[in-house]
Amino acid sequence: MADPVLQVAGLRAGYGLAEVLFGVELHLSRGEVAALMGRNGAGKSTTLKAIMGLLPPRGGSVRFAGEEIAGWAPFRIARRGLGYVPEDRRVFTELTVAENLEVGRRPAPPGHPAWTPERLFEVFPNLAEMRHRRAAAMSGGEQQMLTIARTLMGNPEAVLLDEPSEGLAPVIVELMAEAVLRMKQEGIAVLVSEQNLDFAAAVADRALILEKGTVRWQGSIAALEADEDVRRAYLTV
Ligand SMILES: Nc1ncnc2c1ncn2[C@@H]1O[C@H](COP(=O)(O)OP(=O)(O)OP(=O)(O)O)[C@@H](O)[C@H]1O
Repeated sequence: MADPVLQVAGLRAGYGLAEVLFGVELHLSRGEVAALMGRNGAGKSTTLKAIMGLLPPRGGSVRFAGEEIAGWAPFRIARRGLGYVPEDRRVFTELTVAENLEVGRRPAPPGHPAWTPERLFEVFPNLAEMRHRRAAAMSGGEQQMLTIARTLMGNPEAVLLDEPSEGLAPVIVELMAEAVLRMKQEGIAVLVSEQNLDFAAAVADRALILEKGTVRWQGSIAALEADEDVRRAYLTV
C-alpha cells in the first residue's frame, strides 16, 4: 500500500442508541481518489462524519498524515489538513462567490503552492463567471461547487466529499467530475461517498463498498464494473 494519508481501523459510531458503524476499515493513499459506495443507509455519510469528528467515534482509530485524530474536534482536524464537503451545501448565502472563497482561506503547508481564487476559477470556470454574485442567487449545484472551492482555499491534503453528484443536473455532474480529477492532479487525496457507479468510475481509482456499517468489498473500479454479482448484492442497480 503506497503511503496512506488516511488510515481508518475498527471505526465505530452511531446516533444515540443506534449503532451504525461496526468497525470500518479503510485507507486512502496520497493523491488517490477512492469511492465509498453502498446503498442508502449503508453508513457512507456516517463514516465521513466520524472521520471528520462531527460524530465522535465510539471506538477504533483514525490516522491522518501520521497522527491519531480520533476524538479531535472537527475544526482541529480541518486545520490539520483534512477538508470536508457535506451533502447539504454550506455557503454563506449573503456573501458573494469571491467573499465565500476568502472565508475559506488558510495558509498552505510549507512547500505547497497555495490555492488562490484565480486558480480555483480555472478549475471551476462556471464560478468565475459569477464571482460577484451572492450565493443565495446560485443553483444548488453551483453552491455545491462553491463549497468545494472554498474547502480548497484551506489548502487541504485530503478531502472527504459526501455524495457530490446527488440531485444535480448532468451538466453540473460533469463539471463536478472534472473538478475531482483536477484535485487529484494537484495531489489531493479524495474520499468520495457516492451511489452513482458512473460518477465513481469517472473519478475514482478504487471503490470500497459499505453495507450495514462495515466494508464488504473493495477493489478497482474495473473489477467492480466487471462483477455483476457484487453490484447486484451491494449497489442499487
Ligand atoms: N442524525 C441521525 N440520527 C439517527 N440516525 C441516523 C442519523 N443520520 C443517519 N442515521 C442512520 O444511520 C444509518 C446510516 O446512515 P448514513 O446517512 O450514514 O447512510 P448513507 O450510506 O450515507 O446513505 P444516504 O445515501 O441515505 O445518506 C441509517 O440507518 C440512518 O437512518
